[in-house]
Amino acid sequence: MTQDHTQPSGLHARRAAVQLLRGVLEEKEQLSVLLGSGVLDRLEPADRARAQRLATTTLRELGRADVVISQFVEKMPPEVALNILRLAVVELCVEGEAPHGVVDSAVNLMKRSGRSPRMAGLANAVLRKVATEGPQMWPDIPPSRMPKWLRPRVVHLFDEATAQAIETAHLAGAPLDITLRDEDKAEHWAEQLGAELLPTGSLRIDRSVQVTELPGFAEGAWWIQDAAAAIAARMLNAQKGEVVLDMCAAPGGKTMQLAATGADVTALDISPERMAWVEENLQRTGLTAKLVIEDALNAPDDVLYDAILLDAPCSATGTIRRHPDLPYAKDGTQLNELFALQADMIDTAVSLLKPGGRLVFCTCSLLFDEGERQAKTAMARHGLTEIEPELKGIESEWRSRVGGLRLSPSYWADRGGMDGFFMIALRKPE
Ligand SMILES: C[S@@+](CC[C@H](N)C(=O)[O-])C[C@H]1O[C@@H](n2cnc3c(N)ncnc32)[C@H](O)[C@@H]1O
Repeated sequence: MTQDHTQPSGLHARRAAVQLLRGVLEEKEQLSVLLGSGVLDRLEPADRARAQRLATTTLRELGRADVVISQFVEKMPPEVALNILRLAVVELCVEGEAPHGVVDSAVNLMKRSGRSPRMAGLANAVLRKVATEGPQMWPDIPPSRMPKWLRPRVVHLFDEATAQAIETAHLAGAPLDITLRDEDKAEHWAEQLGAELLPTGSLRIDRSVQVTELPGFAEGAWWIQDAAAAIAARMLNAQKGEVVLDMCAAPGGKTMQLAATGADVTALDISPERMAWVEENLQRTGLTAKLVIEDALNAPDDVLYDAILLDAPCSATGTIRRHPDLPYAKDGTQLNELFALQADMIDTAVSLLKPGGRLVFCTCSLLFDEGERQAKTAMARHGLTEIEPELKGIESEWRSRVGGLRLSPSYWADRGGMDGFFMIALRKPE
């Protein structure tokens, strides 16, 4: 079915954005799942992109939008109406859209949402005030707070000031980071791509680009990978000819880093769909790895490895800058299951290592239970000792008190931040 061109301009995209907001905020679905289920497929490409951008920005700015709305209503309206208002407030205060189009669309969406006519009147009255007063108020409103299931854990791991700095980082979003197949050519590619060469060896592009059009993409000279994520594979220090397992590999950023060292890499992941991305990535970059689709807990044990990278499934709370839906789509109820799975995966990984073999355990999480605690208890269970490989660009503040690195989205604040991670390199006893 194609789009109805008799609709006022922008209405399709706004309606779809509200639908995405409802999916995340009311149905607790992740944006990636909603987008994958084809909710935007009926839209023209430009409207699809606009709907996705509006929903993402509104989720990122939700806390501030609610503060503004609360100034102009006696009582917050029901969720369906509130989401229409939130979107409109973000368009007025962040996107700088012309008020008449935003207000008309919001009133129109209220009428179509089946809410009482009172809500359309409310939208009209509130948004006219927001259009004149909101943009001035906006910069002084603090960023959205992390939700109750997450914030106290982050304060416990760091402190209140860092939790606030992390919230500021969440608001800023994430630049585009690149890992090179050949890191010796970093200066050449930084120049070609107009990118900043980061102290750890990744490249950073802080402007809007069409990734597939950039130099070096087609020939597979690099891939997209957050700068913090890229440190974990460097920590494993894989050597040419070593037998290496990437235990939760998809979509393959770390597999490619390991394969680029000349190691003999096996990439394992439970998901056939996600493993297809690993295959595609390896093909584009001309790198090789043996692919195994299997539960890590049932990984074949006919080979023992020199080194294993375990980038375990986790809450992904370190990636909220990129996934502002995550605090709302998750509620912390699945955490205990994840903690148990991570511990079981570490035990399996240790059993697959040669004596003296190396394990890097990492999670893109802001939770002690998914990082420091897993490392500490695994070291005690298996007699593992920490290895401290030489790494470029590591700052002393990043070192965790239990060993390894504790990376926070608030680090490198002046150059665009990084994903939150815990990572540690460990050695199995001889
Ligand atoms: C954090 S992601 C890995 C990212 C990847 N290492 C990279 O750098 O591109 C975690 C992965 O674990 C996989 N996974 C989840 N449960 C698993 C299991 N029981 N066995 C193997 N893989 C699993 C997921 O499919 C997902 O691809």
